[in-house]
Order: sequence, then C-alpha cells, then structure tokens
Amino acid sequence: MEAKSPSASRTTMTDMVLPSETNALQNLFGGELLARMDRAASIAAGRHSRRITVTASVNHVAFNLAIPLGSVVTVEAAVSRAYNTSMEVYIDVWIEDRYNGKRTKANEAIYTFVAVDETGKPTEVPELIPETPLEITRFEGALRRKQLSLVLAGKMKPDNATELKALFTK
Ligand SMILES: CC(=O)SCCNC(=O)CCNC(=O)[C@H](O)C(C)(C)COP(=O)(O)OP(=O)(O)OC[C@H]1O[C@@H](n2cnc3c(N)ncnc32)[C@H](O)[C@@H]1OP(=O)(O)O
Repeated sequence: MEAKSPSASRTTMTDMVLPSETNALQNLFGGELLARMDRAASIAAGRHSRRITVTASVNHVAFNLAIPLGSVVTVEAAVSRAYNTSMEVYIDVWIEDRYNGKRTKANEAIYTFVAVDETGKPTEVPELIPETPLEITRFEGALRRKQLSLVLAGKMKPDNATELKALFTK
C-alpha cells in the first residue's frame, strides 16, 4: 500500500449554525458539533484508507469558544497518524467573522477511526507520512495518545504504555 500525506485526507466542511442546533444561550449545542466533527473525520479516514471506517474512540475534545447562532463554522479534519488498522484524525474548528472574513480557532478534537471490511473486521491502512511542521508535531504525539486511549479502554496494560510513561519520567 502506498504511503499518503495528511493532505490526501484533508476534509473541509463549512456550514452555519441554525436555531434548532443551539442551547439555551443560543450557542451551538456540543452534541451537534461532535456530530459535525465525526462526519468530517469519518470522510478523512475514508479518504486515507479507501475503506469503510468506524469511530473507535473520541480521544480528546476541547470546547474552547462558544459558537453563536448564525456563525459560519468550518470543520477541518485530516489523518494525523496511521497504524496497522487504525488512524488518528485531528480536527480543527474555525469560526468566520461575518464582516471581515477573519477566521478564529474555536475548538479542536482528536478521534480514532478503524478501517473495516464488509463484515466489520479491522483491515490494514496505508502508512501516513507527515510533511509540514504541524503535521510532524501531531504525528509525533499520536502514539502516546493512542496508548492513553487504549489504557483508559482497558485494552492495554499501563506498564506497556512506554510512550505515555516516558512523559512522566523525562
Ligand atoms: C462513523 C461512525 O460514527 S461509526 C459508528 C460508531 N462506531 C462503531 O460502531 C464502532 C464499534 N466498534 C467496533 O466495531 C470495534 O470495536 C472496532 C472495529 C472499533 C475495533 O475492533 P476490535 O475487535 O477491538 O479490533 P482490535 O482490537 O484489533 O483493534 C483494531 C484497532 O483499533 C485500535 N483501537 C481499538 N480500540 C481503541 C481505542 N479505544 N482507542 C484507540 N485505538 C483503539 C487498536 O489499537 C487497533 O489498532 P491497530 O490495528 O492500528 O494497531
């Protein structure tokens, strides 16, 4: 399988915030944003693997900035690291100023997707080769995030999480 760069999976979805998608403060409801991020990340994982992909884990979400009703919201997702059958997908969320078009980063999230065959069995994905400094930073941090996710899910013994342990022993 030929290795791919993050740009091969980059997925950009732009939409606005409607009244039915807001909370009591008239800001975008968190669950609605999670769904938008999941859709963009699923497309990115599919573009990298050219397989059916399923969400295995939501590793991190930060709702840093409330997104008001009427905002133009852009969700950008790209695979940040690929393993055997799983892929980490990094998602950045931006809002756009109505008058000058300036973009502000509102949120970010990290999801794990697994490529599966028609029976739902995990199947191999191409290697990912990062190119830009940001892609390299995200690639390098991905293994400890995978180990943390597996430890929290009870799928890895903490003793085997070498990258994660290294964070505390440096
Ligand atoms: C787009 C959507 O919303 S899809 C709907 C929501 N998602 C789903 O329905 C998925 C339901 N879950 C499943 O089908 C299965 O649990 C799967 C396919 C995710 C994993 O199946 P498993 O039998 O556990 O497979 P297995 O243990 O071999 O793991 C497969 C890969 O996932 C990784 N993985 C599994 N769980 C996690 C986790 N919690 N965090 C990070 N990685 C994980 C494994 O490390 C492995 O990666 P690798 O092959 O790259 O090393």
